[in-house]
Amino acid sequence: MAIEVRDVNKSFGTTPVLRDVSIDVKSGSLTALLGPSGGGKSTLLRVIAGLEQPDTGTVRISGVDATRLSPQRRNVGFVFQHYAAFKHLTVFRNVAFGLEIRKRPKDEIRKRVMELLELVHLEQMADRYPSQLSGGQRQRMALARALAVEPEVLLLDEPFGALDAQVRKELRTWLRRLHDEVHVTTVFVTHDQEEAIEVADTIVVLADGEVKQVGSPAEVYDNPADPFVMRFLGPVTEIGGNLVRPHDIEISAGPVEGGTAATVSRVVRLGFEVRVELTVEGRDAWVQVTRGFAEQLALTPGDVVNVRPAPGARSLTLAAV
Ligand SMILES: Nc1ncnc2c1ncn2[C@@H]1O[C@H](COP(=O)(O)OP(=O)(O)OP(=O)(O)O)[C@@H](O)[C@H]1O
Repeated sequence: MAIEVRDVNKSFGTTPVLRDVSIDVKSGSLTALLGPSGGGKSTLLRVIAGLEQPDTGTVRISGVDATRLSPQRRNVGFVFQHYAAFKHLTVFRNVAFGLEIRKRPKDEIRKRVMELLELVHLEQMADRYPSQLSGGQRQRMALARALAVEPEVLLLDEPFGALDAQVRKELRTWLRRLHDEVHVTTVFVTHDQEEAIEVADTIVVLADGEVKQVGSPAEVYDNPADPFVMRFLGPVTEIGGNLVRPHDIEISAGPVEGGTAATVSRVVRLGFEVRVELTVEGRDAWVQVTRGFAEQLALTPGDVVNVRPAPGARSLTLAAV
């Protein structure tokens, strides 16, 4: 296990921010800390990095109790959202910085920095200054800099948070590939469930300072521990007191076993997908179908249809209020 967090509690003043948090991060894994704003993700990352001290509990890194070690002695690299590059240094020197202060031989530094710049596809940019890079390029430079000192663990706090949607998407794919190449144990913070699902191999869902669930993207999406996790991980709708994924519901024109009558209120075409809004037992719900299916049934507002969970659909029963 690369990182073992045990029973960590942390309060700021009288406000508890982390409550009995325990997580195991496997060596070589790519783990996302996912959750809503204020849930404690950054604080947990900072506790792992050694930038915050837990009130109680322990952090072990590569088997060593790191709880009282300074960040410098933990062999972790980190990148934060508003990454502060050295503006007066070139890209090359920014990446070389950690190696220079460790007084590594010049030849070794040159070789390592050029390898890293190639890895992050910035080899052409070595002599530029940070102000001459795009936001995405700056983030890649930050990652190269964090990797330069060969950390055992890489910690990324919303690494692509400040970038536009398109660049974010490109960098996600790139981070996944980079991780597949270098295998450094990586933990990144995100509040974006799509980002976590696409990039991570393990997701830790954190909310209200508590770990709500840990699992692979498929596990947390398909078998959410509770309605909160189910809602946070993807779209949901409520039918007959059950929380269901809108693509897990079948619509049929005639009566079907286990079906409930529903009235179509609106049909919204979103490219390939169609969102069918309905009223079921007096409550609003929606179902996601393909365009072909919607056309086949010629769904029109006012139609009375039948809905039921598709075979194998996951649902959570909501407690009656
Ligand atoms: N240094 C601090 N002093 C006081 N309160 C803090 C401090 N750092 C964080 N908090 C509070 O702790 C709570 C958790 O913050 P944290 O940044 O860990 O959450 P988060 O899940 O990373 O949220 P976000 O996605 O918004 O960054 C918040 O209520 C925040 O206001």
